[in-house]
Amino acid sequence: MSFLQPVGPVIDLGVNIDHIATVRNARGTVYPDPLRAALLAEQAGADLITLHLREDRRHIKDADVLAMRPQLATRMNLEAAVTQEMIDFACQVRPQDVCLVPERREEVTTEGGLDVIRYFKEVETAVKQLKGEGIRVSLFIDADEQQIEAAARTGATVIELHTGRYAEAEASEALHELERIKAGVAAGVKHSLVVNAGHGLHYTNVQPVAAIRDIAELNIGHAIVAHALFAGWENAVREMKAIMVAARLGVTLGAQ
Ligand SMILES: CC(=O)[C@@H](O)[C@H](O)COP(=O)(O)O
Ligand SMILES: NCC(=O)COP(=O)(O)O
Repeated sequence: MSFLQPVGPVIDLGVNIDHIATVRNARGTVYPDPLRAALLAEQAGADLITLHLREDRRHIKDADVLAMRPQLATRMNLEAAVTQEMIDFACQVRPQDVCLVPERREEVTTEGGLDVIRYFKEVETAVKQLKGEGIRVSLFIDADEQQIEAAARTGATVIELHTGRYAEAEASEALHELERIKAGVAAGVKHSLVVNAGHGLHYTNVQPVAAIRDIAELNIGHAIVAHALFAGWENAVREMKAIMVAARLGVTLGAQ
């Protein structure tokens, strides 16, 4: 057997570049350029680029998505709300992946998972339209067995578990939230779904999540952009990927 055999399932890093656009939009300049950030992130080890086209366009703009789609060497994961405007735009762009997320105009950031049970027909219709364009569809949901079961029934093949409650938990609660995520991963696998995770992960709290072997991909943005201010963009991406791979191998690396 070759010593180069992988020691277990790989874990992909999706770098979310929303907040590169936040910095750009702060002054209405053309820099920092989200496209340049995306291409450099790919060279530094990102396995995909994630970007959230919000209805209020507070950071990523339609032009960012259109410019980036043909330039990425890896793959685009476009996050969008379940609205006809966003679904039609996604079908026009045809990214490899679309992740359907909940959205409230007044939210500071995504507050919870998509309520697939409550909005089943709308989600199912959106999934069908996107899959009709050859797009792989992911649903951004809480680690809740009933939501996961409903997600599988919509025809989506991927779920992304919202890790916000884990990321924001007090130390005494973090372990409980991590167990919820583990149970959610197991439920996703039971329903033959690809299971990803994301939101609020950083260089320390990512490690126990990356160690969960059936997680295929982590989408991380804010913490990488924040760390890049001190360590440099490519280093910040490289370090996150290294920490995730090491965690998958059972090795814990230094704190942020
Ligand atoms: C769905 C999710 O958790 C993030 O990808 C989302 O993009 C967060 O929204 P902001 O990037 O606007 O904070
Ligand atoms: N879906 C989660 C994501 O793309 C990035 O979320 P965050 O790391 O910016 O909180």
